[in-house]
Amino acid sequence: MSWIELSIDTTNEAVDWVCTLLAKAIAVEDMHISEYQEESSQWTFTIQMYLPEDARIHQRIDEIEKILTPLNRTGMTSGLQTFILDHKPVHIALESHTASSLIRKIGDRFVVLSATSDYQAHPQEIVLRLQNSLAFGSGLHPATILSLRLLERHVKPNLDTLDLGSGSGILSVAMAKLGAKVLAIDNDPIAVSATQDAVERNQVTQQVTVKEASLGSASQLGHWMGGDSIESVPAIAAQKQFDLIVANIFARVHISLAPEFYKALRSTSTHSGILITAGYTSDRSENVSSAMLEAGFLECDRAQIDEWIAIAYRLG
Ligand SMILES: C[S@@+](CC[C@H](N)C(=O)[O-])C[C@H]1O[C@@H](n2cnc3c(N)ncnc32)[C@H](O)[C@@H]1O
Repeated sequence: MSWIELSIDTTNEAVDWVCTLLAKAIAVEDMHISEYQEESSQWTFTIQMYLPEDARIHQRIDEIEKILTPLNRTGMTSGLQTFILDHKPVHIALESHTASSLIRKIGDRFVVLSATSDYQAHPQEIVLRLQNSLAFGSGLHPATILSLRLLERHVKPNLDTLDLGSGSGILSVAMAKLGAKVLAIDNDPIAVSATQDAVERNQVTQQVTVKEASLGSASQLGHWMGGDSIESVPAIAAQKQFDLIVANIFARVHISLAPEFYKALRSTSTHSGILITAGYTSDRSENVSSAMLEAGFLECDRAQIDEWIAIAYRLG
């Protein structure tokens, strides 16, 4: 049987979006991501997808094209290229990033590694080992990097924390390795299994509980990329349950959840309840901040990379 290879180029910033969107149409074992070798190129990654040339091939290519069109229109990917192959290449696996993409240092202490990379960590470093998956959170996106930077500053041992929208599990593992207890929730089953894998791989199962769920009214929002694949998930109705919440999620979700975030957090004599918000650009920060101030929060920290921003608030 012949195989079809579909290929697109994309950027550091967009690669997580592209993989998350493609999860609707393709299995992880049928994709291959490699890092671009030419430094002058506007693209950082090439994503190749392999499909058998069977009766459904045209329908599947149309579906993938439809998924990628908005990203292509906004300049986040190249156009889709199609090649016909005699056989499926044997090397394909998301795991085969080139050496330079295997080690990402973030903040002062975090080092993000792929499942198989060999790295001798310094005693002060905190290793986060992730299997590549189709869940968002490889550690390449600025919103994830900003979340990690703020977590490094605010997570203390033994805090009770919530990771809302855990994706790959990267932030949950980071909080656990900083000594916190974590409830990791996501409404996408692909993300839930990626988080569970990350928690086991990093040996933090004692500290992290993973659930297909959401916080309060966000349990009714459906899949963040649209479509009807998720209707609703169980809601966590938290009352003064957490010392810290992190959510790398769209601005509109932060805005609608502001009062529920406030209710879910608690302050103690030694720690003021903290909410870390990320997943939006600075043009939305005023809207997010007004909703948070109205709910009773006070801003206590922020970090920015280009137009991406993350803001930490504490209970007022
Ligand atoms: C931008 S990703 C963040 C992933 C990871 N925490 C990181 O920082 O890289 C957002 C995640 O939130 C999840 N999500 C979106 N809307 C949600 C909702 N209403 N309830 C629960 N999870 C949601 C998505 O499935 C996705 O895994």
